[in-house]
Amino acid sequence: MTDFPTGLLFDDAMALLRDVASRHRLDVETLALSRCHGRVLAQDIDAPMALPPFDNSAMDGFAFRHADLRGSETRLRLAGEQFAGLAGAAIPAAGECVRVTTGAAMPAGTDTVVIKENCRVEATDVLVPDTAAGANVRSAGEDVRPGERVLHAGDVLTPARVSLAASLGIASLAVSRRPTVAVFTTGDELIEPGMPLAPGQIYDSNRDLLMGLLRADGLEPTAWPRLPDNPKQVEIALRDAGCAFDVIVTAGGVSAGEKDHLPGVLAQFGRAHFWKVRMKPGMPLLFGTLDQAQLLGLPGNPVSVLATYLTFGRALIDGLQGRREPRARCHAQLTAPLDKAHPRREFIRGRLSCGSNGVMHVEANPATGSHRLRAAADANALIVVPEGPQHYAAGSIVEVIPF
Ligand SMILES: Nc1nc2c(c(=O)[nH]1)N[C@H]1C(S)=C(S)[C@@H](COP(=O)(O)OP(=O)(O)OC[C@H]3O[C@@H](n4cnc5c(N)ncnc54)[C@H](O)[C@@H]3O)O[C@H]1N2
Ligand code: MOO
Repeated sequence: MTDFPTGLLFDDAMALLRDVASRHRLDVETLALSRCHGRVLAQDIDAPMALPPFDNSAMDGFAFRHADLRGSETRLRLAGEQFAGLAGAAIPAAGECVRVTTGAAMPAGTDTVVIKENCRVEATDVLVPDTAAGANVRSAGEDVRPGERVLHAGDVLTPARVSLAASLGIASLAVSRRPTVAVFTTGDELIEPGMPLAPGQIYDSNRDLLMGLLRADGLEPTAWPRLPDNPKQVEIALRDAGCAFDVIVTAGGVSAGEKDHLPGVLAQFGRAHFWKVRMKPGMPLLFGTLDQAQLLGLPGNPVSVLATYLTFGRALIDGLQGRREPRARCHAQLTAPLDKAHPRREFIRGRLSCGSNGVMHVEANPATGSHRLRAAADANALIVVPEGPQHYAAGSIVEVIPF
């Protein structure tokens, strides 16, 4: 069963997973802009036009030729109005000005705008104060030049990026399909919340943890019925899902117990890429391919689910969609000393906060057991402690993964 790597360093396992994901990139679909939010862009976008498209006023006021100004106040004749949405409504001669609103195209020949609050209007004249040449004018192309590359394949479509595409008149974008995800929890001991517990049983908390994490990442996961510790039933359900989903995420049944059937089922009916990573929690993590699906077998302890999803789960989902932009890496100062003696990379629950001095602080939760879900509920970040023994003094800077 073990003709695949096992006991990998975190970075080596991550590289393997990213490589598999890059070889199973999801297909591309073209969607109306309103459906592109949060998707990964699958094309480069070169601007088909300039932004702003034309010189226009940044303020409500009066547009004029700067060369017409004389000293601290100049009397200009009001030649007409030019409001946003129109062009060529008024063509002023020398010594004239035009009333403009914000966004109005600059009337022909004008180059400067003064805000209306600083002017005095006397009948058909406007008394204009001394104003810097070019004031309050937004020039064509100052934000985007035509042909300039503004978005790249692999970018995540944030609201601002979708909005930028809209401002360029682009109505649809080629994006990666979102992976379909099947979620399985496994274990004879698991009971649905709300049902009575018999001795030895516990409530299934991993299902909601995983569904919530996946939904927070913009996916629409499908929760399959909970699996008993029965190898045949595990096999049938997983092989079924392997034909129908892009990703299978399971929780439990991947370590060394007599009832841990997942590694065997994957090795027999699919292909295991690795099993067991030198991380804490999450050590028995399993990754492989089963039919058309990539299967991530997360260890059953709830905090192991959290740590392995936030690292490997996200990397898999990002990789399948061709996301190139790395997730933001955060760092914070430890509020207290932190020691680690074991050789694995550790993910410690912590409380992240931003001080009034602008410095991020993180307080490690002393509860390290991977069953201690309460400590995860009290936390909002995982502190990443690298491989090998580590001693951090209070104030040391550590990497954190907010969640
Ligand atoms: N002899 C060994 N024993 C264990 C090893 C090992 O290497 N050798 N690894 C330990 C580590 S580390 C972890 S983590 C766990 C992972 O075990 P499994 O992935 O096989 O998970 P289970 O045994 O099924 O469950 C572990 C633990 O989590 C509870 N659990 C499982 N599913 C849920 C759920 N949906 N909701 C709430 N709680 C769940 C389960 O009852 C167990 O207590 O193995 C160690 N053992
Ligand atoms: O690796 Mo286990 O996930 O420490 O508890």
